[in-house]
Amino acid sequence: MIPDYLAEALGDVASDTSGAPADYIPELATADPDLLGAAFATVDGEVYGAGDLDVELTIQSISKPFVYALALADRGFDAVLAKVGVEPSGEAFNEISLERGSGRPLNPMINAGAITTHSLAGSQELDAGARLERVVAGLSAFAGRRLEIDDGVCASELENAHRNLAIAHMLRSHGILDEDPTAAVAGYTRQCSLLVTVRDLALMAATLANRGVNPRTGERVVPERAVRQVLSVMSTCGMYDAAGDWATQVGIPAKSGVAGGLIGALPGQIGIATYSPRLDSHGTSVRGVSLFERFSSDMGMHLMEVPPAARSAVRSNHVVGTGASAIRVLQLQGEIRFAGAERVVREAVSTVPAEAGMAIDLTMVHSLDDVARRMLREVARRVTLDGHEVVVVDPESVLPDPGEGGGVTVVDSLACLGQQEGDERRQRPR
Ligand SMILES: NC(=O)CC[C@H](N)C(=O)O
Repeated sequence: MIPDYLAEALGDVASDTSGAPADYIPELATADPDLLGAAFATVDGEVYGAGDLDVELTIQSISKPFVYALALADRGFDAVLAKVGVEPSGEAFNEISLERGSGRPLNPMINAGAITTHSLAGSQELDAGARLERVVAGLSAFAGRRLEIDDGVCASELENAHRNLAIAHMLRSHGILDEDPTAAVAGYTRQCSLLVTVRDLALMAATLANRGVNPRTGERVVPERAVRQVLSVMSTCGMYDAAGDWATQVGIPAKSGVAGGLIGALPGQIGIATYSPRLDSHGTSVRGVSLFERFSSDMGMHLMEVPPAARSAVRSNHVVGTGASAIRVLQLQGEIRFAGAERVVREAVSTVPAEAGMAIDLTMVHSLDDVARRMLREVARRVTLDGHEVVVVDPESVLPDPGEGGGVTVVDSLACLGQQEGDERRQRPR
């Protein structure tokens, strides 16, 4: 079903031959311009694809968000932010521009920032060779297989790297780089020359969507906090001077590369990758952009368009039993975050139960985030303070220690409540 959909989408864009492969890196101009592929990788590691899935292309700028993640993981946020900002530049990827005063590159997605983040990968003592190995090993962990450098593309770019060298020399003059600019550009160019397939790219994106854990290998590649930073920067700066258009039309954090690759990471859902070498004036794959626009609208993937989280949190609010043994049961469901928990607070606290007891049934809740946990504990505390008995039905322990030490009973199932009078509720030590 999904591969059929992907094949159909590829068929629809195949006739668009506008744009041209990058030629400022001569070797890239030799790519077959008709290559076309697309893949989805889910956060549990399933990969669906169609078209040219296993053709290798150089990763180019798609390496930037991943190396930024490695630098954050290896050096910490302060050290990285001191040298590279997070503001969209609204300029081309290879613009020779640095922040006025500090000399910091505006963000890690433009070349100035990416040359700098390359220099920040690994620990500070590493020499250029060991640092490159850290980058190759790190990107390989994102992909779930060992990636190799395309020496031909790398040499071809290095012979023509005047612009990146100019950028690196400027970085050196501002003290942002504290090494030989030529070595930094050489390392960065090798990083850009790593060979990947559309399948690899989808899995790399899925690792970001999966909070930094590769869904296939199970390896935690970078900490969650780094992933949040990377996805934020991708969504504001990933598409350079087309970032605004992309954010409104597609709404998926993304990154393009001049070899024709394009990735998007939809947090918690999937990684998407496409490949088609003809580029538009921003250096982004023409058919890749069309495919992402289509995926986003066909599958409701725009991040600013999400279903209401609160409405479904309370599945039912009803009374079981009669008279003195009547209990109000709040049956909750799904994944509860702030807005859902707020709905629960309103149902539980503002409609103070007339019944002596209240049960909060979490049987159908599969996750509570931190704030939702705190809010539910507060609900239990207040209802207890109001003189009601509170029972939490929580077979999967989604809400550890709901009474924070006292006053709340935890049971495994609602059926246990029936035996309340006999006082045989199963209490589990928590
Ligand atoms: N946008 C890109 O993919 C650019 C990467 C390329 N290696 C460069 O530095 O020019």
